[in-house]
Amino acid sequence: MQYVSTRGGSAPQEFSQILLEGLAVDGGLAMPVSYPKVTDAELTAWRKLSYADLAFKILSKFATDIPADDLRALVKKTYTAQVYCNGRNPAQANEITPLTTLEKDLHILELSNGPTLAFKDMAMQLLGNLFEYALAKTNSELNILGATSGDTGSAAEYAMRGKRGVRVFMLSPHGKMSAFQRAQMYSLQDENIFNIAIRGMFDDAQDIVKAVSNDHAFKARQKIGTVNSINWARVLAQAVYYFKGYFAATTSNDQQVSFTVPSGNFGNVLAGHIARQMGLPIRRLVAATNENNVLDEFFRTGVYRVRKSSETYETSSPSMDISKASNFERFVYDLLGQDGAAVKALWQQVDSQGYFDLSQHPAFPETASRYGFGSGCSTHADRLQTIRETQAKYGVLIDTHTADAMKVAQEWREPGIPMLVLETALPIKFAETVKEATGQAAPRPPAFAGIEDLPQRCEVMDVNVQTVKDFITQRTGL
Ligand SMILES: Cc1ncc(COP(=O)(O)O)c(C=O)c1O
Ligand SMILES: N[C@@H](CCOP(=O)(O)O)C(=O)O
Repeated sequence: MQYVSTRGGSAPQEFSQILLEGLAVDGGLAMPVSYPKVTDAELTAWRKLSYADLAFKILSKFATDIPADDLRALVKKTYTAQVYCNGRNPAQANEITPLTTLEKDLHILELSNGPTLAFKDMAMQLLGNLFEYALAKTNSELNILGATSGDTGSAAEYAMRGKRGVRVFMLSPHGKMSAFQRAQMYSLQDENIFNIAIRGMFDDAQDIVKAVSNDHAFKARQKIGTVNSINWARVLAQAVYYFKGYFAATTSNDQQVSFTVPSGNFGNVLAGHIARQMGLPIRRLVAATNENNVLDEFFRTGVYRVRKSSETYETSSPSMDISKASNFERFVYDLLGQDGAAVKALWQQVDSQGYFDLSQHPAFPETASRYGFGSGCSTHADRLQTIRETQAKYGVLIDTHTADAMKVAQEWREPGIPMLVLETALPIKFAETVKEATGQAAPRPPAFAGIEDLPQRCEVMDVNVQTVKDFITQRTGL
């Protein structure tokens, strides 16, 4: 499989190249030249597979330049019950992403049983193993520059701890993550992990990552790579659990299901789009936002209007306090018939005037009719009520992001169509709001006892690309 850029300005590349590269040379994002289709017979055979075997089947359609035996070994090493048993369902750990049924046709797909208690572990653990494999082949090193609103950072750092040839430079918004998220990241003392808290929002951090990646000379000299969902391998690995969830909720391939996905950077729901494009019988993909409702606004109106950091709310689902959704560019690329020039022009418009408007474009109605997208948004009051109700009615405690999705899912349920709500984090990560909602402390996995009391290590910086570049240069010596 070959990959091109959403902005039409890069030569086709192999999977192993885009894995280590991050942003494409023209500032766009890597996309496969086409989506491999899954046959009905394959779907039937895949129903019985373990998570690791299913991941192998899906990934091998995209990572065609990695020898099959090597890829199989990498996924088997990644998707084990030992790695994905940290959460609340150890008895179901073999399933990796168990499905919890709340009532007929309403389910939660558990994605947060990995080492850092958020869905990011699903892809990040694989990325850690893929990086190690690719770097060993070329005997080279990689300096990962990432941006996090709280969960990508810890997932990446836990996945890359002690990996030979890998350093992690992780930018986070100073003072805007939960106490638990901060402790997970900043308490790591590993020599290859560098936490940088910037005086800004997640979008500022992501802008710095993109600016550094667009300085091609610096990127090459410092061997910069990415672990954010701008890296295609991240979203591809996330597509696997849509298949797993579909198989768990259905008994035959004639059935359809819908998914509601808490959305910020649009990576998770884009993974559902990939699965749907491959032929998984998904009826709707519903993007649920918090008060930062850029994506909901687009799906309702056709206007994609990014917000400045000063206009981005700090909410109680802080990992979704995002107003520039990186992966949305990938969906627009598909919506506009893989027209890289058109995508480039739209993102130039975003840079110059802060928005683009597809409301009159003939493709806009296809967001729903052809691609199945829907959307909705949720507020702090909605979150509190949803957390309370979900616990009272079903005895299940959910985190604030999953609550955003649960609230929106109720608006999109249809008779006879299972609705799968994607659980993206465990409640302990956002314990303050969960307590506000229920009056109770969220359960804490024993491995995280007292984590907030450990010594923390982190550099605080202004939003400044050069300062970040200087910091990296000093630490790498390259
Ligand atoms: C807990 C949690 N839920 C939801 C999201 C949104 O996912 P995405 O950015 O892939 O849309 C994130 C981070 O992005 C997150 O950390
Ligand atoms: N919510 C994310 C933001 C970054 O998203 P990514 O999927 O692009 O890595 C986080 O927790 O950091």
